[in-house]
Amino acid sequence: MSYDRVAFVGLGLIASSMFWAMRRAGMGAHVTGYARSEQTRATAREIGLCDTVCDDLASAVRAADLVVLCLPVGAMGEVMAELAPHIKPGATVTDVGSVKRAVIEAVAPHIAPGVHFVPGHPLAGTEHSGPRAGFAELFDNRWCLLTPNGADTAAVAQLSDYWQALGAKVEEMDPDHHDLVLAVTSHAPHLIAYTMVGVADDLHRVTNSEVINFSATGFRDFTRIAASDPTMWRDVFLTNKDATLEILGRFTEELFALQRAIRTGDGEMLHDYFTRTRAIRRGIIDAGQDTDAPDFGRKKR
Ligand SMILES: NC(=O)c1ccc[n+]([C@@H]2O[C@H](COP(=O)([O-])OP(=O)(O)OC[C@H]3O[C@@H](n4cnc5c(N)ncnc54)[C@H](O)[C@@H]3O)[C@@H](O)[C@H]2O)c1
Ligand SMILES: O=C(O)C(=O)C[C@]1(C(=O)O)C=C[C@@H](O)C=C1
Repeated sequence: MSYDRVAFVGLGLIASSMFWAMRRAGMGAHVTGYARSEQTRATAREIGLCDTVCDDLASAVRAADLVVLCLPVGAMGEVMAELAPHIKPGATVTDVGSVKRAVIEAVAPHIAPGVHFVPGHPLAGTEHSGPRAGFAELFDNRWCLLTPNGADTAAVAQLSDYWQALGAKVEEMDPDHHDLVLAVTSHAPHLIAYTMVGVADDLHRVTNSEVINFSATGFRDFTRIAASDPTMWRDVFLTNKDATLEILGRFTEELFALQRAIRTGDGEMLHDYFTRTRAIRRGIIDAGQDTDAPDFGRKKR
């Protein structure tokens, strides 16, 4: 059974992609949206994002069967506290945050009895943000992880069906496990990309175009990732602190080992290491999980 009324709180990349994916799927739900800034609401109205863009939180969520929090992770608790009294009994609240334990801790205390809370995270995104950044194909064939944490099974099944209609594949996961896995596959790699671009910038050549002009695809990929939204990523690192630090500790150990191999001329070690990592990439491709940045012929709105 699909939802009759859906509300998006926060109208950026993920909310707008969800909205266009709903329209593509032919979902008949009435969609309301709320964004904190007047400018974002004006843009949303201009591009036809949502059936109704509301100027206050209460009007956006009052009638909704599904409320989707599409905000930076650090803002979820505060916004949920404000909208909690306006959510109707029987509704489901979900989120799309990149970290799950911190969102559960911030949001769950505000969930009234009779309201279902099913946290979620679509593993799909780009370095772009804001209401114009969304596109209907973003979630196609990508995972959406739900971390129900004991939520009502019918509410979980309904949300799972909804994400599948948006094009995603759905799996359930324990929130702490989610945070550790994502620290490896997304959070630490982003920090490494930010660092690498920072290092290049420190050499004062990036902005003078030399590094840009002569950069190979590896560095260009880093610059794409390092162009991601600063607020979103600040919140990811501050709220997934333990798992990220654990993975960065391991990363540093490996980096030192490779550094030593280079210094001592240990070609065998380097070759063995790169052979092992190449096999991992090939395994991902063989499993049909090539995670290269999607383009999908994104439409400009
Ligand atoms: N961008 C990605 O690649 C990606 C992928 C998957 C999940 N996510 C997660 O999805 C969530 C939204 O990300 P996005 O990429 O859509 O971001 P975005 O920057 O495109 O949109 C965020 C929206 O939240 C609003 N907002 C920000 N702070 C607020 C506050 N304090 N109160 C009220 N509204 C506020 C902004 O005005 C904007 O409308 C984040 O939690 C992020 O971790 C992002
Ligand atoms: O492709 C990108 O731009 C992304 O970084 C998307 C990405 C990722 O790391 O894969 C980023 C954060 C989200 O939580 C999920 C997806």
